[in-house]
Amino acid sequence: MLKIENLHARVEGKEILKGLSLSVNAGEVHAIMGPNGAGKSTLGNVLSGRDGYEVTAGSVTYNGVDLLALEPEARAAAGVFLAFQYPVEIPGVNNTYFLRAAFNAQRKARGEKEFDSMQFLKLVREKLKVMQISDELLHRAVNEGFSGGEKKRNEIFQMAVLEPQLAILDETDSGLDIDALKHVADGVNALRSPDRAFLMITHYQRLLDYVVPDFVHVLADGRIVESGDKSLALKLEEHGYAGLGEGAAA
Ligand SMILES: Nc1ncnc2c1ncn2[C@@H]1O[C@H](COP(=O)(O)OP(=O)(O)OP(=O)(O)O)[C@@H](O)[C@H]1O
Repeated sequence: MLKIENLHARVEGKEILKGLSLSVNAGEVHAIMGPNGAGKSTLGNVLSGRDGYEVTAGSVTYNGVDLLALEPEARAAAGVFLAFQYPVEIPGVNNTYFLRAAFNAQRKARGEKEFDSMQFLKLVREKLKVMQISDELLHRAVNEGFSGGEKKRNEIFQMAVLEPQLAILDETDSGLDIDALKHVADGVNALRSPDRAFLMITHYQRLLDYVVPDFVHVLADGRIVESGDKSLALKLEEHGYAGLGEGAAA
């Protein structure tokens, strides 16, 4: 589904990604771990097409298409979703209207019929049950005054409604209490399917107890320097990042 080859990217003139390669198949969950400032969020931002990130070399193929050639909206319509590390507040914009606008924009781009408000409300009610989110949050402005944990849950709720093919979760677990972490993990697990893949950026192995990844990668200094299974995350927890990736291929 996703093939990243020798990706180099700059932010504000500084090279952050330095030859990153990664392959993700449909149905897989990949955890991306790594030290602060290594480039994990930069990877998510480059894949979703965020402004200010300049790709200087390498390629990203998504379902056989050059992902980097697509506008951010086209990437979203093609099923790429990024849950932000720091979800933004949009004062004055109702959460449900916002979500419906995003949902319908994607349907329209795919040539599908838009949902009217009744159809959308029905969908939202179904998703609310699965995600265990209070419907009170839906009536408020997007993320405005939400607690840190509520913002993260709202990101997962957006994901549940939009049903992306490639979901990139940037530290969605940070700042969550234990119960919220379980709800978020349940939400992710409910969405796991043979035709959907996840890239989960996280610092904490505890998330991986609940959402068991197929692969764990260490991103350090702009490259994947080590890959393994869940046991790699346990090893990292014990030993930290020191000594990892020595001799890793570019
Ligand atoms: N918009 C920006 N302007 C300037 N520098 C940036 C910008 N975005 C990222 N950087 C820099 O790029 C580097 C990588 O940042 P990035 O957020 O990708 O790291 P990370 O691996 O996600 O770190 P963390 O674990 O701390 O979230 C950092 O040195 C950061 O300061």
